[in-house]
Amino acid sequence: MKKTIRIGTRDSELALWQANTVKSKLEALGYSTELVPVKSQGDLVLDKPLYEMGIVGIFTKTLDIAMINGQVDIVVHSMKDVPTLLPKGIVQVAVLERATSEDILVTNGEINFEEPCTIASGSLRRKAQWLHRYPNHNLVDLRGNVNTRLQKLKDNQWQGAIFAKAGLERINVLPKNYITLDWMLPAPAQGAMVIVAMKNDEYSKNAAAQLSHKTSEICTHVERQFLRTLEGGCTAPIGAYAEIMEEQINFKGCLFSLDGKTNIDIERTVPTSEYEGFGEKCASLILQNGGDALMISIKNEMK
Ligand SMILES: NCc1[nH]cc(CCC(=O)O)c1CC(=O)O
Repeated sequence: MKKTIRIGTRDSELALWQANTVKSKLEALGYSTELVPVKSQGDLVLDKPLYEMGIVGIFTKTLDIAMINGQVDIVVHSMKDVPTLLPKGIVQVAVLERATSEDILVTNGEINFEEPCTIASGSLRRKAQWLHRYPNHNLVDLRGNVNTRLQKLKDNQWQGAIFAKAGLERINVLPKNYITLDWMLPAPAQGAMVIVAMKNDEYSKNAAAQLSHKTSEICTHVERQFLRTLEGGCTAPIGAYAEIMEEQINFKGCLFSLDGKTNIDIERTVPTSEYEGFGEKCASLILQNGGDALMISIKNEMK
């Protein structure tokens, strides 16, 4: 008998779009599927910055538990929200073809960046990079799903708020008034969707593996290995982007202090065949180059 693959998803519009995309792709391959929406803690608590809640994987944890409990067979995540170490028994099965990884500033009218501006973001990485470039600007916290954040931007006197372009495009709410932040390094795996399953569930793994996009898988692997090596379980302002061109993999990574004043950058290229261990190598170079001390001071500031 044909098994129905139950797809676990958060119930935000973006998460549902992503889960539905996987659903259609699996059905096109002849599989029977069903969506199972699950509320996540990250969506329920909206008044605290994420890093204050002290948990990594706040968006993914509830879904992982639902899968471990046997309520769903696979889960679709925004890959950048997934902790670099997966819970025991859960494995990464496929990275779908990545969309744009760019960050954008959605603006509230004309901006003069030379003037003091108020910019909204809930992300340490975005705040630090912004303050590095515009030290006289004021950064305010912004939380919530994409629609909530867009509404808050309209309701406030801020000059703009920072978003992942892919998220706005997916649910068709990319406004006309935005600026692409081509100087900002994205979060590791930004713009990519990942499917996870239970290690022993051969049927679901075999189905989902067919949606894998090799180039996206390699690039996100390098970025996440860089993140894992640097952070050691602590959240910090870390950006990373890997790209494959002409059988070479080009990597850019950065680590910033929380106030954006100090930063360590790296850029390296190797043949794509040498991608394994490349992310770790780039992180080690950052650590040796002052990153070790910077990570310690970030950890102390976050306490
Ligand atoms: N942290 C929330 C989150 N997780 C994934 C996306 C967008 C889609 C993606 O980057 O894959 C967003 C919204 C944002 O950062 O603006």
